[in-house]
Amino acid sequence: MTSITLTHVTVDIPIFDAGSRSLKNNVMAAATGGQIKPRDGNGRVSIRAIDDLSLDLQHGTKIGLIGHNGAGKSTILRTIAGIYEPNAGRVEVEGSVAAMFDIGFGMDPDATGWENIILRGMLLGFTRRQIEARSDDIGQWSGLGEFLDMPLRTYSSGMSTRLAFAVSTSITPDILLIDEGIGAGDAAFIDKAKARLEEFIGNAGLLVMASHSDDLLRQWCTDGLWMEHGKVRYHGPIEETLERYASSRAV
Ligand SMILES: Nc1ncnc2c1ncn2[C@@H]1O[C@H](COP(=O)(O)OP(=O)(O)OP(=O)(O)O)[C@@H](O)[C@H]1O
Repeated sequence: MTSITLTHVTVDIPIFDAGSRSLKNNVMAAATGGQIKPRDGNGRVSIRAIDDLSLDLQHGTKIGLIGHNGAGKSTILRTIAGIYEPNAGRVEVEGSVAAMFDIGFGMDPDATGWENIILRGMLLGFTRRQIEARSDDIGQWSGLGEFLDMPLRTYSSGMSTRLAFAVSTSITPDILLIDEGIGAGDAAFIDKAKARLEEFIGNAGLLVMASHSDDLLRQWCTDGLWMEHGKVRYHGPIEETLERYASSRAV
């Protein structure tokens, strides 16, 4: 059964180049961002991007991550995807995962669109033969035409998003993780992506999506998780979560 369980998860991101003058030596109260931790015994500074988060998401959940810049939304997605290791706590993910972010991940700027379809597909767990069998469909769906023969470095960010999206949704995974980078596409692509996502969400078990767009969150999510400085402020139905978040900003 598809599920995501986070148990007392904490993620600290070390800042290797924090100069002594650029960051205070104590915890700062910032309006945005995670919590800046005091220097440790080795003089290192880190940011606590997620602070003791427990979350149990079961098959059928469509949850939107809400919160100010630096609240920890993307870090949650990356932690679920296995890109970040938690410093403490446990992350358990049951089911195959497609991550719709870190668009450059698994892509080679000097390789063509076609070659990148294979690379990213293999990173998502396809064998070369499986991904080759689908690459025509993926290429066609991306709408990139002759650009597929060009190196990725010649693409705009919206074009790269199209390609990554086309490959990622071709696998019909159980769990879909979306960061709002999807907004990098143009309007026609967003409509096409929505249609594909709706079909995909119908088949997939679980959606976790970070966005600053209330409309997008209302459209796709049933639940909301409001994060603040790496901690949960509220977890509940999407409408209620959006309302609480909006009224906190109005004060
Ligand atoms: N690569 C990194 N290096 C240093 N700090 C980072 C890095 N990535 C994230 N952080 C810090 O971790 C905290 C959480 O960031 P995260 O990207 O998860 O926030 P977010 O809620 O997705 O923000 P936004 O809405 O601006 O995208 C922030 O304080 C940020 O400064």
